[in-house]
Amino acid sequence: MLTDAGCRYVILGHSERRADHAESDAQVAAKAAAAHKAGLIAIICVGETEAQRDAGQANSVVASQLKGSIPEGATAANTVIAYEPVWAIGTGKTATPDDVKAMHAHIRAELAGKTADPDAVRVLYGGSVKPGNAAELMAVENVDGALVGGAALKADDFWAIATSCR
Ligand SMILES: O=C[C@H](O)COP(=O)(O)O
Repeated sequence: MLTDAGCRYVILGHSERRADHAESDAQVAAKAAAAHKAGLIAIICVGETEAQRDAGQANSVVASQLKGSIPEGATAANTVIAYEPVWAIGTGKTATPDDVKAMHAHIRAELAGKTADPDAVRVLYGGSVKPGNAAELMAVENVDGALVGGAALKADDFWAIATSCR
């Protein structure tokens, strides 16, 4: 149905699905496999809560989510990863460029063995991306794009983000 409507990408494992609907890593992986089978590109979201970051568990949480959520047969062509720290989504709080750099390097390393071509997988950052921080975040190593929520509701803001990513 989605492909009939012209859809090419689906977002899976968003923190709201994981937190509010108890969606497990295994369910995310099953949905991603179904998306691949239907010819869709799966954007698989991962990210730690504030409590997990404060407890020093951010890397292990994200590694575990990647391990459980990426299905067999994932490639750079059919899978995109979105790192969305839960505490930054819709809150106005944004991870620092240094934090994003460290986490995206961690994700890149963790993709080895989980996808056919880990260095080519696009890894997006999401969480309060705005016109004022987009360029700085998109310049971070291993950041291949943004997953924009609230700012996408304002055409001028979204356009400013899009143009700052070029
Ligand atoms: O669904 C959207 C993303 O989670 C990011 O949302 P945000 O840009 O409003 O923080």
